[in-house]
Amino acid sequence: MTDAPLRCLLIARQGPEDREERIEDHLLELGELARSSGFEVAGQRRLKRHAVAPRTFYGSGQLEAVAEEASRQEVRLLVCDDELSGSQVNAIEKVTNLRCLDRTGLILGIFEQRAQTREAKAQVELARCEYELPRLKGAWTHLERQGGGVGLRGGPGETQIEVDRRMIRTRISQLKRELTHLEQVRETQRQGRPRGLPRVALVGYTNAGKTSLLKALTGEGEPRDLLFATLDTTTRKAWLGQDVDPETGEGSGEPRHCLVADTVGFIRKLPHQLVAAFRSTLGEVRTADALLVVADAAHPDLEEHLKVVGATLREIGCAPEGDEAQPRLLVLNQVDRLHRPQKLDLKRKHPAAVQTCALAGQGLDELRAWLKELIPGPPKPRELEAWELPEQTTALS
Ligand SMILES: Nc1nc2c(ncn2[C@@H]2O[C@H](COP(=O)(O)OP(=O)(O)OP(=O)(O)O)[C@@H](O)[C@H]2O)c(=O)[nH]1
Ligand SMILES: [Mg+2]
Repeated sequence: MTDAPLRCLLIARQGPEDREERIEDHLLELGELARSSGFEVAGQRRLKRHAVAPRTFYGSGQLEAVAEEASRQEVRLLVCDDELSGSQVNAIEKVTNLRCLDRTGLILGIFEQRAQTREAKAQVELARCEYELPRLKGAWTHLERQGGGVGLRGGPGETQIEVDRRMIRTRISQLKRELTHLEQVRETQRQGRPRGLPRVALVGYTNAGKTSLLKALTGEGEPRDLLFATLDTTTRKAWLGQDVDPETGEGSGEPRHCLVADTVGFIRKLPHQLVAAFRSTLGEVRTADALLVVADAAHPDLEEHLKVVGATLREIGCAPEGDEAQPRLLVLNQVDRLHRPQKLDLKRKHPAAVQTCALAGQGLDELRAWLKELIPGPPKPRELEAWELPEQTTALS
């Protein structure tokens, strides 16, 4: 028999500057995250508060009311949309007598469940260590028991919390070393890929349909209706059509291909520890020849999603303009879930975007045409000039 899912109550602070609908939308997304973690959502509450209460964030009075509702609904877990400090989590648990998880902790948990490869596992563990380090206070008793306490202490005067911090810092250094090594392996693999084929990365908000588009373009990929179904970058070859200019009929007639990389999705307030830890995986995005920015066109928060994606791309080092900027195409996916007037409205708002339905293959020809036109194809081999060649030096030793 499988265990029944843990029931949780979602809460979010509504400050004086926050619109009610905005917080409701955030709670809906938090619910998706909670369900993706395997929890059952029993209800959600907006807690109106002018200023943050330093100790409990939401204030004891509001939390006591939440605790009462939780007990009526047989809930044992509180999931908070706000990022809380370790001591605030402890204080909330004390006031409510419930387990408490903040947004970052929830997302980290999902990444931990999904991580399959050695690199993804190491990246997620690094993010977890960075998250736990400043939160250690008061949460060390299990480590003391595991380690047998006294034997682990580094010297007279080193407290248990210092021991724990030292252990986590050591682990962080180990993980960083391992990730540097794995990044080198990835670089070698990248160099081993077919030369001259242009590389395109699918990026975008989680659950937008990136993996579905990879599947539609290359025949491979496993889409799932889950947040953060994809953690690892997968690269596959896609056929773009023949090398023929449709207007002039000129061209070699050779089949044209590109490499398409599927990547981890973005989300509002993606924990910065995860962005930092996934830097090397996201290297595929930084070094791609072009980006296909995929969005769920039928999502009520489409515009906010696009802003989050823009900001996250900047955070990982992809500038939208300037010499380094990669060509980008906005792919408004899932348009099969929209009515015609909505599609026309979107066309007005985003005239340069391609509207697609990855499931039915709609819009893919337009997408392939963009890729074919944009990408010049394999660089023509040329003879290097003398100044470009390495100098003929004699060994000194
Ligand atoms: N109706 C409709 N559903 C779609 C379309 N594209 C994808 N989906 C569905 O949307 C869900 C998410 O698709 P994925 O391709 O896994 O999304 P993703 O962007 O890779 O998501 P993550 O890897 O979790 O970030 C799946 O249930 C897909 O079947 C589409 O064009 N139309
Ligand atoms: Mg995916």
